[in-house]
This record gives sequence, C-alpha cells and structure tokens, in this order.
Amino acid sequence: MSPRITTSEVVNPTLLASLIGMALLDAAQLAEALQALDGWSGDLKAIKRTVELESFPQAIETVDRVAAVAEAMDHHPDIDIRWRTLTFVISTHSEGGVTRKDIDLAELIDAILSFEAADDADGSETAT
Ligand SMILES: C[C@H](O)[C@H](O)[C@H]1CNC2=NC(N)=NC(=O)C2=N1
Repeated sequence: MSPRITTSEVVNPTLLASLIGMALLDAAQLAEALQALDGWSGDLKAIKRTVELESFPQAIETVDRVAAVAEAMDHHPDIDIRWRTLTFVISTHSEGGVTRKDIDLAELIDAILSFEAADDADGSETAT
C-alpha cells in the first residue's frame, strides 16, 4: 500500500488560496482595491456599488450583461433592482469575506457600466 499524501503536505494552503485569488483581503488590501474601483464601498465582509441607469429596460439589460460575466467566472453578485437603480453586493461566500475574485468581478461590472454610460444617446453619465 502506497502512503497517502494530502494537499496540505505538498502546498501551503494559505499560499495556494492567495495564488488563486481566494484569500480574504486584509484592511489595507481592501482599501487599495476600493480606490482603484469606480464607486464601490464596503468592508471586509462585502463590497457594494449602487448605480442609476437611464431606464428600467436599460437596468435589466445591464443585469443581463453582468449575469453573463458572473456565470462565466462562476462568481455571482447579489443584485437589488429598484426601477432603474441597481445595487450590486459582492463577497466570496465560501470564505466569508472579500477576496481578489470579488475585486475582479467588480472591475468587470465597472467595465459594463461604463459601456452602458457610453451608450447613452445624450452623453449623460448616469451610470458612473
Ligand atoms: C460551487 C461554486 O463555485 C460556488 O458555489 C460559487 C458560485 N458563485 C459564487 N458567488 C459568490 N459571490 N461567492 C461564492 O462563494 C460563490 N461560489
């Protein structure tokens, strides 16, 4: 019988979590990440952005675009829809807080929102 070797004997689990972006961010890392994002706030538990779109259909279209990205990353924001105002809340449920993966998703949501804003016929920057 060959001896069994567990993952933790081969790689440091904390290092591995950090390499794959699934390590919880500390306060300094979170502050730095929030600064680089567009309109996000939050704490070590979750990050959040509220945005007002031009119309209800445009808000729903935005949710649809975010859904496609979230599904592709297998990482999903909580989304609150109130007429044309959307609130995105992101955390990594399995870790119980904010990880790099949440920041990556927030960046992609920002990209979708700036695309929506650029789409506005009158050039108003509602979605920023
Ligand atoms: C099995 C699968 O990877 C998980 O359940 C995913 C799905 N989407 C997720 N989304 C978010 N925001 N956090 C998670 O921990 C999470 N886990």
